[in-house]
Amino acid sequence: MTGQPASDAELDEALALVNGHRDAYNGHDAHEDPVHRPTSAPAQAAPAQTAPSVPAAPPSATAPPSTPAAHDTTTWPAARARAERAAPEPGTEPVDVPLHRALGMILAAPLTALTDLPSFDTSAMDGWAVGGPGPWTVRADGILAGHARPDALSDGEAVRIATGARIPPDATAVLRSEHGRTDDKGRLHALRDVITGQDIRPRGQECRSGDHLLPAGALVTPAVLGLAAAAGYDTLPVFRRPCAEVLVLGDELLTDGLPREGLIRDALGPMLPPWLHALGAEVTAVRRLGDDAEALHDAITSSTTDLIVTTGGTASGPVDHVHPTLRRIGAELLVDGVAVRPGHPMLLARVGAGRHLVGLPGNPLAAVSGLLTLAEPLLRTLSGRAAGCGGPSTYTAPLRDGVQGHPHDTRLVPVALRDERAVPLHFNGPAMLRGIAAADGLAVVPPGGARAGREVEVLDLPWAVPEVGTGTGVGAALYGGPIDGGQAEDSAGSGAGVGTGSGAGPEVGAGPADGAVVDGEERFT
Ligand SMILES: Nc1nc2c(c(=O)[nH]1)N[C@H]1C(S)=C(S)[C@@H](COP(=O)(O)OP(=O)(O)OC[C@H]3O[C@@H](n4cnc5c(N)ncnc54)[C@H](O)[C@@H]3O)O[C@H]1N2
Ligand code: MOO
Repeated sequence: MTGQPASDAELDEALALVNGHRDAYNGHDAHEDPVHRPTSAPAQAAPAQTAPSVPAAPPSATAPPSTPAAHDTTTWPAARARAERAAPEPGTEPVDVPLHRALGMILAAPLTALTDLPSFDTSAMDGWAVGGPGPWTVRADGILAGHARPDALSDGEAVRIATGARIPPDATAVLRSEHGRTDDKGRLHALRDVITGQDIRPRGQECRSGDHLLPAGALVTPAVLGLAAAAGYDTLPVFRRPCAEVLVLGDELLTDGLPREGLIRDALGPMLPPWLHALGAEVTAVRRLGDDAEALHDAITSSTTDLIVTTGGTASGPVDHVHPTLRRIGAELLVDGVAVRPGHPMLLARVGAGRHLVGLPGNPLAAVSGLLTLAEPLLRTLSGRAAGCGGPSTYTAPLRDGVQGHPHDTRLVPVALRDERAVPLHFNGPAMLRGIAAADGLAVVPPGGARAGREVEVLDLPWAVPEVGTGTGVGAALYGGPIDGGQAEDSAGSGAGVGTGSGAGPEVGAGPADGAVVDGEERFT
């Protein structure tokens, strides 16, 4: 066994792929990819051919104070809050579905135990149920799991018993088979001290009938299905997943083969449906509409889904049809541009009663930014997750390296978690997916930037298992205070929680606000 676990080695390899190749990185437009050198020390002299073209961040002493968002865009936290409140409540009425259909849905009511668990005193081991102190005479018949209630034991009597079988009335302990021996007269002797109650799981040890096991809003996972079955459920009250449709815009997109003649592969059509599914939606269709204003109009007006997600066409180019189409149908723009890089042209609109549209910018990482800024909070409410433990999927972690900030806007930067620190990844330009594909989360870098060591909020990727615990959980009962194992045979581990939330305020200078905005936009868009 080496000192480094396999997962670390794998992460090293992944990090080398996204952070190790400075040449490859510099081969891209360096304006798109701010450099993540530690900002507490002066920028290191780099070989001329690899020197970044981005000027070093000025020290924090010269950083602007907390600055308002440039333009008339919504700040990033305000945009998320607005998206979360855009729908007042889950989009659907609760329905009862059989257990086998409830996976991935959201509990519409607390999961309450319908029975004590265990529902009878149970043997935790194969061996003998014994009455009083030994030695014991052993009954001819044994007790197996699933058998009817056995006869009571008297003192000095024992009966063979299997794990999971009912404990006979008046039994005082269970003696494991490896801890007892029968003599030539058939009498049972204990090979070690017998403690009253040992290896008996008393009725109600895990819960009493009526106990709350999980709150409304919990995601039905495989483990929840098992718990619900054990607790007596045949069906579960759940919210159905909100329906979503993805409209991919752009004449330049190919669905297969290599990019050619100015055409590129559609990266969002394959990426968004599973991502939306992980955020709680049921994606019913992905439609590729090209740059056709009429097709977009018809698709939006004929859609019946709770959520429409468009990709591309959010800016003001000649074939950017999203804004004109929303104006044409009289949609209510709830968020029109967000002070976040990448992704600032993202938008959220109400296109009908209880029906919303999230417009994602076409640049792929900008689309991810829009997805997590607007679609995630909206879907959290629509799916019913907001009611329970499905709060924002964020945690905080200290940055391993400083991250240069935008003067006015929040930055979302792909990070990998290593040794409980967030390692900013390169290849984080708006058009790049290489960084996010190797990431565990997106760090929320406040306007002005963040020094190495600063604790920043990290947006969870729905499939990533963070090294540090999330700050949200199903309740203190599960990991608050010392664990009482109950019996020596029942060991339990505790979950660790770290705080949620983020600080604010510039720490790494982003350059003078005046005149630097254009430069900032160059660098961060
Ligand atoms: N004059 C300005 N131009 C732009 C601004 C600006 O502020 N002023 N913002 C830039 C930023 S930032 C972004 S982001 C984009 C947003 O553009 P759109 O949402 O209109 O997207 P498109 O123009 O359609 O595409 C942008 C880019 O992304 C590529 N793309 C589009 N869809 C896909 C896809 N499904 N898979 C892969 N790549 C895709 C597309 O080919 C373009 O390269 O506007 C900037 N312009
Ligand atoms: O969405 Mo843009 O590419 O904001 O950076």
